[in-house]
Amino acid sequence: MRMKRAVLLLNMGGPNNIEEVELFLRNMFADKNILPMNPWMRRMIGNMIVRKRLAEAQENYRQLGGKSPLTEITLSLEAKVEEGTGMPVRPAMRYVPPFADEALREFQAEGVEELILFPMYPQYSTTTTKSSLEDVQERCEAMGYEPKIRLIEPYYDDYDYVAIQAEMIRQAAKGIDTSEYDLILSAHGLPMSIIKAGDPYEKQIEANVSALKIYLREQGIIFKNIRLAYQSKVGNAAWLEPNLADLLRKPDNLKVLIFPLAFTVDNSETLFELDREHREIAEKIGYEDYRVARCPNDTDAFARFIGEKIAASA
Ligand SMILES: C=CC1=C(C)c2cc3[nH]c(cc4nc(cc5[nH]c(cc1n2)c(C)c5CCC(=O)O)C(CCC(=O)O)=C4C)c(C)c3C=C
Ligand SMILES: [Fe+2]
Ligand SMILES: [Fe+2]
Repeated sequence: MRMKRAVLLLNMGGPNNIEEVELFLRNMFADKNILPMNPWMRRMIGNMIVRKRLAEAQENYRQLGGKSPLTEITLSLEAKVEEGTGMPVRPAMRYVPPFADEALREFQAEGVEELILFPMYPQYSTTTTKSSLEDVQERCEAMGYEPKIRLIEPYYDDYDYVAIQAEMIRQAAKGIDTSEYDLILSAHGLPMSIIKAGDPYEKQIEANVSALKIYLREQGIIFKNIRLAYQSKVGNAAWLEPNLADLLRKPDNLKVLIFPLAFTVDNSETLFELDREHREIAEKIGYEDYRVARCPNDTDAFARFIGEKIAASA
């Protein structure tokens, strides 16, 4: 008999209402992978950041209709992957519900013997994939549940995934002459201290950029320039550079298309930060066109890709 298997989609989650914004921030800044320091320092610095960010973050989510779009899109994608694979698929969010517990209790009761963890992050980081893996392991242990756990490898350089990224760029570029535009690949930033401690995220982002450049050229999709930038810096410490807002403020081309490189599903960082905040900067500076591409989201192509990765991992 085959082992009974099920899939968890790992992500950080997004507040499902305004009350959950505080929970999201509290859980994020209580995470030892996000603030790697002794627990006492983490509590102090975590509290400080939450106090500083809460009101502004709540206001941002209010402008998005009172919640992050992340859960809804994930559930729609989940249904498609379930249909494609015939396996149970559930979300496992790190900082807000639906937490991994809900799915794990269900899987335990159903006698699932192997968990396949699909990170909704194309590149590996200690702050994302590792944090989610440890969360699932700890919750299984606390429940006395001992399934075999298989983590899907990062897929930033997978030909089929790069093709999906290129397709999202192509859709955002409908009706324009791309050779007049700069393509800005915008990745979520990370503190330099985390990179220096050995996190492979920056290397994987750079490899993703190279793969995407080659693929776009192969497909005859030509941009004037293709640049990498990092968004969403928090606090005053050194983060990965160049910063997206700084890049936008020194334009050498007033036509840009932004593609969010490090997310698979749209969230407040894409729909609010990129599509509203940075758009405002661009409009003030006098950009002629400022476009933001969508993430792979619940497209059939991405659902199929996840299904193929799961099948290949068996
Ligand atoms: C030290 C701070 C942060 C690190 C490190 C970090 C890494 C990181 N984050 C994502 C993806 C997302 N982050 C999101 C929101 C968000 N992230 C931080 C801080 C750090 N992220 C904050 C404070 C917030 C909340 C919003 C805000 O206050 O501005 C989201 C959005 C979820 C949603 O609600 O829609 C995502 C997605 C990655 C991929 C990453 C490391 C590579
Ligand atoms: Fe499901
Ligand atoms: Fe973040």
